[in-house]
Amino acid sequence: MIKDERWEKVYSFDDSPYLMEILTELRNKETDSIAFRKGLVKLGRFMGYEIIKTMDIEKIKIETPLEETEGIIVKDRRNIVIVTVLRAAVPLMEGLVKVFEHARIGIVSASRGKAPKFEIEMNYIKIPQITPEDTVIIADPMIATGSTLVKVIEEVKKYGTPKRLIVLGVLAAPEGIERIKEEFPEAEIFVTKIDRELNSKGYILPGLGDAGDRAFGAPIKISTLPQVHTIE
Ligand SMILES: O=P(O)(O)OC[C@H]1O[C@H](OP(=O)(O)OP(=O)(O)O)[C@H](O)[C@@H]1O
Ligand SMILES: O=c1cc[nH]c(=O)[nH]1
Ligand SMILES: [Mg+2]
Repeated sequence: MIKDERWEKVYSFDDSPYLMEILTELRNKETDSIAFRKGLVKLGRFMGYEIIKTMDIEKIKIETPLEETEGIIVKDRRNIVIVTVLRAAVPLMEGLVKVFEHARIGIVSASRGKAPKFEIEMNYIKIPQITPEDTVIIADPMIATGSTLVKVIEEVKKYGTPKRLIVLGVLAAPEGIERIKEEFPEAEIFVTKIDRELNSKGYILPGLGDAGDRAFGAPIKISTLPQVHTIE
Protein backbone atom coordinates (compact mmCIF):
# COMPACT_ATOMS: atom_id res chain seq x y z
CA MET A 1 0.00 0.00 0.00
CA ILE A 2 1.44 3.40 -0.98
CA LYS A 3 0.40 6.67 0.62
CA ASP A 4 -0.05 9.35 -2.03
CA GLU A 5 2.00 12.49 -1.35
CA ARG A 6 -0.63 14.83 -2.83
CA TRP A 7 -3.40 14.27 -0.30
CA GLU A 8 -3.94 13.10 3.25
CA LYS A 9 -5.28 9.55 3.71
CA VAL A 10 -5.18 8.51 0.04
CA TYR A 11 -3.63 5.12 -0.76
CA SER A 12 -3.00 3.00 -3.86
CA PHE A 13 -1.57 -0.47 -4.44
CA ASP A 14 1.03 0.07 -7.16
CA ASP A 15 3.41 -1.92 -4.98
CA SER A 16 1.32 -5.10 -5.27
CA PRO A 17 2.23 -7.12 -8.39
CA TYR A 18 -0.85 -9.31 -7.91
CA LEU A 19 -3.28 -6.38 -7.78
CA MET A 20 -1.49 -4.73 -10.73
CA GLU A 21 -1.87 -7.94 -12.74
CA ILE A 22 -5.63 -8.04 -12.02
CA LEU A 23 -5.88 -4.37 -12.99
CA THR A 24 -4.03 -5.06 -16.25
CA GLU A 25 -6.62 -7.68 -17.13
CA LEU A 26 -9.47 -5.27 -16.33
CA ARG A 27 -7.92 -2.56 -18.51
CA ASN A 28 -7.48 -4.89 -21.50
CA LYS A 29 -10.32 -4.33 -23.97
CA GLU A 30 -10.17 -8.03 -24.92
CA THR A 31 -11.28 -9.05 -21.41
CA ASP A 32 -14.90 -10.24 -21.48
CA SER A 33 -17.62 -9.57 -18.88
CA ILE A 34 -17.07 -12.84 -17.04
CA ALA A 35 -13.36 -12.21 -16.50
CA PHE A 36 -14.06 -8.54 -15.80
CA ARG A 37 -16.51 -9.34 -13.01
CA LYS A 38 -14.15 -11.96 -11.58
CA GLY A 39 -11.37 -9.37 -11.54
CA LEU A 40 -13.56 -6.93 -9.61
CA VAL A 41 -14.48 -9.63 -7.09
CA LYS A 42 -10.79 -10.38 -6.55
CA LEU A 43 -9.94 -6.71 -6.09
CA GLY A 44 -12.76 -6.32 -3.53
CA ARG A 45 -11.44 -9.28 -1.58
CA PHE A 46 -7.76 -8.39 -1.63
CA MET A 47 -8.17 -4.66 -1.10
CA GLY A 48 -10.50 -5.50 1.78
CA TYR A 49 -7.73 -7.71 3.18
CA GLU A 50 -5.31 -4.76 2.91
CA ILE A 51 -7.76 -2.46 4.71
CA ILE A 52 -7.92 -4.93 7.60
CA LYS A 53 -4.20 -4.27 8.12
CA THR A 54 -5.08 -0.65 8.97
CA MET A 55 -7.54 -1.68 11.73
CA ASP A 56 -6.91 -1.83 15.47
CA ILE A 57 -6.24 -5.25 16.91
CA GLU A 58 -6.92 -6.48 20.41
CA LYS A 59 -5.09 -9.26 22.20
CA ILE A 60 -7.30 -12.00 23.63
CA LYS A 61 -6.70 -15.15 25.63
CA ILE A 62 -8.10 -18.41 24.30
CA GLU A 63 -7.68 -22.08 25.01
CA THR A 64 -6.57 -24.52 22.36
CA PRO A 65 -7.49 -28.16 23.05
CA LEU A 66 -4.02 -28.36 24.67
CA GLU A 67 -3.35 -25.14 26.58
CA GLU A 68 -4.09 -21.46 27.06
CA THR A 69 -2.58 -19.08 24.51
CA GLU A 70 -2.84 -15.54 23.24
CA GLY A 71 -4.58 -14.57 20.04
CA ILE A 72 -5.93 -11.43 18.44
CA ILE A 73 -9.25 -10.09 17.31
CA VAL A 74 -9.82 -7.31 14.76
CA LYS A 75 -12.86 -5.74 16.40
CA ASP A 76 -13.50 -3.17 13.68
CA ARG A 77 -13.92 -5.96 11.15
CA ARG A 78 -17.20 -6.74 12.91
CA ASN A 79 -18.53 -3.19 12.64
CA ILE A 80 -18.61 -2.60 8.90
CA VAL A 81 -21.19 -0.98 6.69
CA ILE A 82 -20.54 -1.49 2.98
CA VAL A 83 -22.36 0.97 0.71
CA THR A 84 -22.55 -0.40 -2.82
CA VAL A 85 -22.99 2.06 -5.67
CA LEU A 86 -24.94 0.51 -8.53
CA ARG A 87 -24.10 -0.83 -11.00
CA ALA A 88 -20.40 -1.46 -11.15
CA ALA A 89 -19.70 -1.92 -7.44
CA VAL A 90 -21.76 -5.12 -7.19
CA PRO A 91 -18.84 -7.48 -7.93
CA LEU A 92 -16.53 -5.40 -5.70
CA MET A 93 -19.01 -5.86 -2.85
CA GLU A 94 -19.04 -9.60 -3.48
CA GLY A 95 -15.29 -9.62 -2.86
CA LEU A 96 -15.50 -7.35 0.17
CA VAL A 97 -18.03 -9.51 2.00
CA LYS A 98 -15.61 -12.43 1.78
CA VAL A 99 -13.37 -10.61 4.29
CA PHE A 100 -16.07 -8.53 6.00
CA GLU A 101 -18.60 -11.29 6.50
CA HIS A 102 -20.41 -9.41 9.29
CA ALA A 103 -21.00 -6.32 7.14
CA ARG A 104 -24.33 -4.58 7.02
CA ILE A 105 -24.99 -3.54 3.46
CA GLY A 106 -26.35 -0.35 1.96
CA ILE A 107 -27.28 -0.16 -1.70
CA VAL A 108 -27.64 3.08 -3.63
CA SER A 109 -28.16 3.73 -7.31
CA ALA A 110 -26.25 6.53 -9.00
CA SER A 111 -26.17 7.32 -12.65
CA ARG A 112 -23.93 10.01 -14.09
CA GLY A 113 -25.26 12.31 -16.80
CA LYS A 114 -23.24 13.63 -19.73
CA ALA A 115 -20.46 16.25 -19.76
CA PRO A 116 -20.05 19.06 -18.90
CA LYS A 117 -22.59 18.93 -16.02
CA PHE A 118 -22.27 15.28 -15.01
CA GLU A 119 -25.52 15.46 -13.11
CA ILE A 120 -26.06 12.54 -10.80
CA GLU A 121 -29.38 10.79 -10.60
CA MET A 122 -29.93 8.86 -7.37
CA ASN A 123 -33.24 7.04 -7.23
CA TYR A 124 -32.72 4.10 -4.93
CA ILE A 125 -31.21 4.65 -1.48
CA LYS A 126 -31.26 1.96 1.21
CA ILE A 127 -28.67 2.49 3.91
CA PRO A 128 -28.64 0.98 7.42
CA GLN A 129 -28.11 3.07 10.56
CA ILE A 130 -24.46 4.03 11.04
CA THR A 131 -23.00 4.13 14.59
CA PRO A 132 -19.79 5.74 15.93
CA GLU A 133 -18.23 2.23 16.12
CA ASP A 134 -18.74 1.59 12.42
CA THR A 135 -16.31 1.75 9.56
CA VAL A 136 -18.20 2.65 6.41
CA ILE A 137 -16.75 1.40 3.13
CA ILE A 138 -18.31 3.04 0.10
CA ALA A 139 -17.53 0.83 -2.88
CA ASP A 140 -17.45 2.28 -6.40
CA PRO A 141 -14.82 1.11 -8.89
CA MET A 142 -14.44 4.42 -10.71
CA ILE A 143 -13.70 7.85 -9.23
CA ALA A 144 -13.70 10.09 -12.28
CA THR A 145 -15.01 13.64 -11.71
CA GLY A 146 -15.95 12.61 -8.17
CA SER A 147 -19.53 13.88 -8.70
CA THR A 148 -21.09 10.49 -7.92
CA LEU A 149 -19.16 9.95 -4.71
CA VAL A 150 -19.74 13.47 -3.42
CA LYS A 151 -23.49 12.86 -3.77
CA VAL A 152 -23.27 9.39 -2.24
CA ILE A 153 -21.18 10.57 0.73
CA GLU A 154 -23.62 13.45 1.39
CA GLU A 155 -26.39 10.86 1.52
CA VAL A 156 -24.45 8.35 3.66
CA LYS A 157 -23.69 11.01 6.27
CA LYS A 158 -27.42 11.46 6.93
CA TYR A 159 -27.47 7.94 8.42
CA GLY A 160 -24.93 8.58 11.19
CA THR A 161 -21.30 9.50 11.87
CA PRO A 162 -18.94 6.55 11.55
CA LYS A 163 -15.55 5.97 13.16
CA ARG A 164 -14.00 5.84 9.67
CA LEU A 165 -15.35 6.76 6.26
CA ILE A 166 -13.56 4.80 3.55
CA VAL A 167 -13.99 5.06 -0.21
CA LEU A 168 -12.84 1.94 -2.03
CA GLY A 169 -12.32 2.10 -5.78
CA VAL A 170 -10.33 0.58 -8.58
CA LEU A 171 -9.25 3.60 -10.62
CA ALA A 172 -9.30 7.27 -9.71
CA ALA A 173 -8.47 10.43 -11.63
CA PRO A 174 -6.63 13.10 -9.61
CA GLU A 175 -9.52 15.49 -10.34
CA GLY A 176 -12.00 13.17 -8.60
CA ILE A 177 -9.83 12.64 -5.54
CA GLU A 178 -9.26 16.39 -5.25
CA ARG A 179 -13.01 17.02 -5.33
CA ILE A 180 -13.82 14.42 -2.67
CA LYS A 181 -11.00 15.55 -0.37
CA GLU A 182 -12.10 19.18 -0.72
CA GLU A 183 -15.61 18.36 0.45
CA PHE A 184 -14.83 15.53 2.85
CA PRO A 185 -11.26 15.82 4.17
CA GLU A 186 -12.00 13.03 6.66
CA ALA A 187 -12.61 10.48 3.88
CA GLU A 188 -9.93 7.84 3.45
CA ILE A 189 -9.54 6.75 -0.17
CA PHE A 190 -8.14 3.36 -1.17
CA VAL A 191 -7.82 2.69 -4.91
CA THR A 192 -5.93 0.07 -6.86
CA LYS A 193 -4.29 2.84 -8.88
CA ILE A 194 -4.50 6.58 -9.48
CA ASP A 195 -4.55 7.20 -13.23
CA ARG A 196 -3.32 10.19 -15.26
CA GLU A 197 -6.34 12.35 -16.10
CA LEU A 198 -9.87 12.63 -17.42
CA ASN A 199 -10.80 13.06 -21.07
CA SER A 200 -13.37 15.67 -22.19
CA LYS A 201 -16.22 13.18 -21.67
CA GLY A 202 -15.16 12.51 -18.10
CA TYR A 203 -13.56 9.11 -18.73
CA ILE A 204 -10.44 8.12 -16.84
CA LEU A 205 -7.23 7.78 -18.91
CA PRO A 206 -5.75 5.28 -19.53
CA GLY A 207 -8.66 3.81 -17.56
CA LEU A 208 -10.67 0.72 -18.34
CA GLY A 209 -13.70 2.20 -20.09
CA ASP A 210 -17.22 2.16 -18.68
CA ALA A 211 -17.00 -0.17 -15.71
CA GLY A 212 -20.76 -0.83 -15.56
CA ASP A 213 -20.98 -1.71 -19.26
CA ARG A 214 -17.87 -3.87 -19.15
CA ALA A 215 -19.15 -5.83 -16.15
CA PHE A 216 -22.77 -6.20 -17.19
CA GLY A 217 -23.02 -5.29 -20.89
CA ALA A 218 -24.18 -2.00 -22.39
CA PRO A 219 -27.85 -1.27 -21.71
CA ILE A 220 -30.03 -0.46 -24.69
CA LYS A 221 -32.51 2.36 -25.03
CA ILE A 222 -36.07 1.04 -24.87
CA SER A 223 -36.95 3.02 -28.03
CA THR A 224 -34.54 0.83 -30.03
CA LEU A 225 -36.38 -2.39 -29.04
CA PRO A 226 -38.41 -4.05 -31.81
CA GLN A 227 -42.17 -3.50 -31.47
CA VAL A 228 -44.01 -6.29 -29.66
CA HIS A 229 -47.75 -6.70 -30.04
CA THR A 230 -49.93 -6.49 -27.01
CA ILE A 231 -52.83 -8.82 -26.33
CA GLU A 232 -55.99 -6.86 -25.62
O1 LIG B 1 -16.74 10.21 -10.59
P1 LIG B 1 -17.84 10.35 -11.58
O2 LIG B 1 -17.50 11.31 -12.68
O3 LIG B 1 -19.13 10.67 -10.92
O4 LIG B 1 -17.99 8.96 -12.34
C1 LIG B 1 -17.93 7.74 -11.69
C2 LIG B 1 -19.20 6.96 -11.80
O5 LIG B 1 -19.42 6.54 -13.16
C3 LIG B 1 -19.76 5.17 -13.15
O6 LIG B 1 -21.11 4.96 -12.97
P2 LIG B 1 -22.19 5.24 -14.13
O7 LIG B 1 -22.85 6.55 -13.92
O8 LIG B 1 -21.55 5.00 -15.47
O9 LIG B 1 -23.27 4.13 -13.82
P3 LIG B 1 -23.22 2.57 -14.11
O10 LIG B 1 -22.39 1.94 -13.01
O11 LIG B 1 -24.63 2.14 -14.05
O12 LIG B 1 -22.60 2.37 -15.46
C4 LIG B 1 -18.96 4.63 -11.99
O13 LIG B 1 -19.39 3.38 -11.53
C5 LIG B 1 -19.10 5.72 -10.97
O14 LIG B 1 -20.24 5.56 -10.15
O1 LIG C 1 -13.68 6.12 -16.93
C1 LIG C 1 -14.79 6.07 -16.38
C2 LIG C 1 -15.42 7.20 -15.81
C3 LIG C 1 -16.64 7.06 -15.23
N1 LIG C 1 -17.24 5.86 -15.21
C4 LIG C 1 -16.66 4.76 -15.75
O2 LIG C 1 -17.24 3.67 -15.71
N2 LIG C 1 -15.47 4.89 -16.33
MG1 LIG D 1 -21.50 3.49 -16.57
